[in-house]
Amino acid sequence: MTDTSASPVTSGATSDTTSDTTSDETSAAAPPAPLRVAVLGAGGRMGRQTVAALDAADDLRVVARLGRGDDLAALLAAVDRPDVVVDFTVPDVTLAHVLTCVAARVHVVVGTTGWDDAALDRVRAALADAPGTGVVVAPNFALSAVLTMHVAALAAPWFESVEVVELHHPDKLDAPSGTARHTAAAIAAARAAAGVGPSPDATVHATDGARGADVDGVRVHAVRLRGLVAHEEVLLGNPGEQLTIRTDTFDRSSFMPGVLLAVRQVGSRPGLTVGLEHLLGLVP
Ligand SMILES: NC(=O)c1ccc[n+]([C@@H]2O[C@H](COP(=O)([O-])OP(=O)(O)OC[C@H]3O[C@@H](n4cnc5c(N)ncnc54)[C@H](O)[C@@H]3O)[C@@H](O)[C@H]2O)c1
Ligand SMILES: O=C(O)C1=N[C@H](C(=O)O)CCC1
Repeated sequence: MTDTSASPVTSGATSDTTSDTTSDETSAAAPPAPLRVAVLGAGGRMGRQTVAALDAADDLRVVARLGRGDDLAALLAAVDRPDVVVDFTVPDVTLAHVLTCVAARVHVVVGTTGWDDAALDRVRAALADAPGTGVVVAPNFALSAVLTMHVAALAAPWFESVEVVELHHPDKLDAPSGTARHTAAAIAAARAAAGVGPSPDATVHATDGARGADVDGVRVHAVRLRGLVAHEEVLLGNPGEQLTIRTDTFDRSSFMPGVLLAVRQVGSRPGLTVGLEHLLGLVP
């Protein structure tokens, strides 16, 4: 895995290199037991990468790798059940996985996309009966993507027009991407808070889909192209000027520091957290 030791994303690691204990005290103290982690969708593109990243971390241990047809409820009922479940599966099943984990009071980190407000509300309702349990749903774990969304929300009230273009590999099941939905929602919230109206658009004749999807009043365009991994552009326009904010994931290793950060933090974040920006301290 890429060495990310200088990255703020990894600063939540449980090892404390700034401790002032003496070397004798350090050698006498037993290291904390590794967090026990189960990965759902372990055979998929993200699941394989996640298992490898967890295996490479001293403070985390993969205790189960589950795929389609494996019994999650049975795993969570076992005495040696995991502390944290990570879900990188498919949009149709991820809500059921999270509800199963919450019912068993096991923390969950979700990277699977396709979430809507109704599904998130069901998780919140389940969590009300499971105090102390944490669920982190992050549409994108890559630092460049999280910062793209954050900067887009900062910039959005200052421009007349804003549209989002997301570009992904053609094996992706959902469109628009979870990242694009989250970006559009953040842009819409920032513009509404600033009293900025919709982007101007005189279109009265359009072929279906030509103007993209309407996500919270923001136009979102989805490209699927062999060779791509995950990319997004936010285009912001004013008379005579344009700001383009772009994130490119060339390799799925880019998601791993964020995944490990969420695995380490989810147990100390009871309730539902949507977006890695909260774990990075970018927003409260
Ligand atoms: N949050 C992020 O940063 C991020 C990054 C990349 C991908 N994703 C999302 O993660 C998800 C997975 O992406 P991928 O590229 O790894 O897909 P993939 O198709 O390679 O992997 C999905 C895996 O889930 C398994 N699966 C399907 N149904 C299952 C079930 N009921 N129980 C257990 N496993 C099951 C499949 O067999 C497969 O191995 C997608 O929703 C994608 O959008 C999120
Ligand atoms: O490869 C995918 O699928 C990705 N999905 C996420 C999304 O929908 O935003 C994140 C980027 C990769």
